[in-house]
Amino acid sequence: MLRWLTAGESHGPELLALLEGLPAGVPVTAEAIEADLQRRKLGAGRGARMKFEQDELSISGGVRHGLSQGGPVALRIGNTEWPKWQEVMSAAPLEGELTGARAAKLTRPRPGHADLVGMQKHGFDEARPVLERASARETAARVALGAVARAFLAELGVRLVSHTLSIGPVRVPDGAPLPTPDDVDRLDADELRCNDPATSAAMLAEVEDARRSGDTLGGIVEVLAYGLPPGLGSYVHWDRRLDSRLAGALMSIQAIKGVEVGDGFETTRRRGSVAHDELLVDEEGVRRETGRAGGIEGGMTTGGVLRVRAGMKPIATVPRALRTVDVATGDAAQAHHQRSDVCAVPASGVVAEAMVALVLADAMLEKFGGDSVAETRRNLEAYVAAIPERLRTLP
Ligand SMILES: Cc1cc2nc3c(=O)[nH]c(=O)nc-3n(C[C@H](O)[C@H](O)[C@H](O)COP(=O)(O)O)c2cc1C
Ligand SMILES: C=C(O[C@@H]1CC(C(=O)O)=C[C@@H](OP(=O)(O)O)[C@H]1O)C(=O)O
Repeated sequence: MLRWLTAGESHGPELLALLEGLPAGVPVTAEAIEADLQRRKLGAGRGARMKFEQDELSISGGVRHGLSQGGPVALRIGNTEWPKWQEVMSAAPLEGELTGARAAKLTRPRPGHADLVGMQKHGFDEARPVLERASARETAARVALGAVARAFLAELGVRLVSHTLSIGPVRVPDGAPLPTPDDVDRLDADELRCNDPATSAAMLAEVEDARRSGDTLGGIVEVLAYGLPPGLGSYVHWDRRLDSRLAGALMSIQAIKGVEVGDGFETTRRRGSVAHDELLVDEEGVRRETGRAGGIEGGMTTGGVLRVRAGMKPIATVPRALRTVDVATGDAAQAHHQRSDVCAVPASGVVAEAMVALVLADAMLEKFGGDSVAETRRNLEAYVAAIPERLRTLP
């Protein structure tokens, strides 16, 4: 079983991430994790911080000479912002009053962010402590963990890719080709991480238009995983179904409001005769010509390409500030505005990839176990070899 946990605030000294349960022998390098952290900062619509945030990574435990050792992997990501926030975010008890530009209390909560409910829940009189932890800055820690999970999956022949399906109303046309893991560099070079150049240009225009008019945008990302064996997850219990675990992991990403598996809600508009993936058999095994179910049937991987989507709402910090209440006075007010993204959908694709990688790595360990990656691989290969040839899933 794989467990993970993150800690740290957006403007504190650092983010921390722990991954427990990883077998020994997985290649883990700072370079590979840093590469994924860089990918998360990309994309049209990101705010000013992404231009200078360094995401200073160090590996504090669980790795020796580039390989996991079987103990918890501990990662640290320094916040470049910290020197400016040392007083406001100090862990030491406060002596006297805060001073300076960042001392003002944030008493005008932003609708759509965690500000107001976080204050009500924890008994705070302002939003600072809430937004510090609710902030999607935390997703840097998740992406670092996801990079480690991805390295484990790569050892088992599984590769992932994500791309942007829509930004606001601009959407990749139905039936457009799906990206493969060989497309990752090309996708990362595109400002929208979109697989279709014409749609990408229209998405960019939409982001620029939203920025000019003091507004924000959401959209949909899709994650695909290639090389999975059939049978990860379970049809037996609700909490072991892989679709439910993937949905929970994707919904846990800040601002994600909907998840689809495969063609998702579109499937509900089809008749059964054209909604499922027919099984075609020949002397080599079983083939599905379509991938409408997204590679999951009965809560288990089918052995085909896994495909899941996450829908992100527009950024809550709207420059054209929304109506709110000033909690200090009880009067109507306009929400506070701070530096913010206009659109973070391309970055969310990278975060979604990380969450899918973590869930798949966990499901692999659940099924195949192993205290070394060699042992996990042996168990996986023996399982695949034991499936009768006429029942083998073909790509
Ligand atoms: C990569 C990423 C970047 C984000 N950037 C911002 C941002 O700059 N400003 C903002 O208000 N919300 C941003 N969000 C969304 C908020 O973090 C999120 O809306 C908030 O934590 C409340 O959670 P909820 O939307 O799930 O209710 C971002 C989310 C992600 C995934
Ligand atoms: C810092 C990150 O995203 C942040 C997510 C975020 C939010 O409210 O979620 C608000 C902004 O924070 P700041 O005011 O510090 O710029 C974003 O930049 C990051 O992704 O690394």
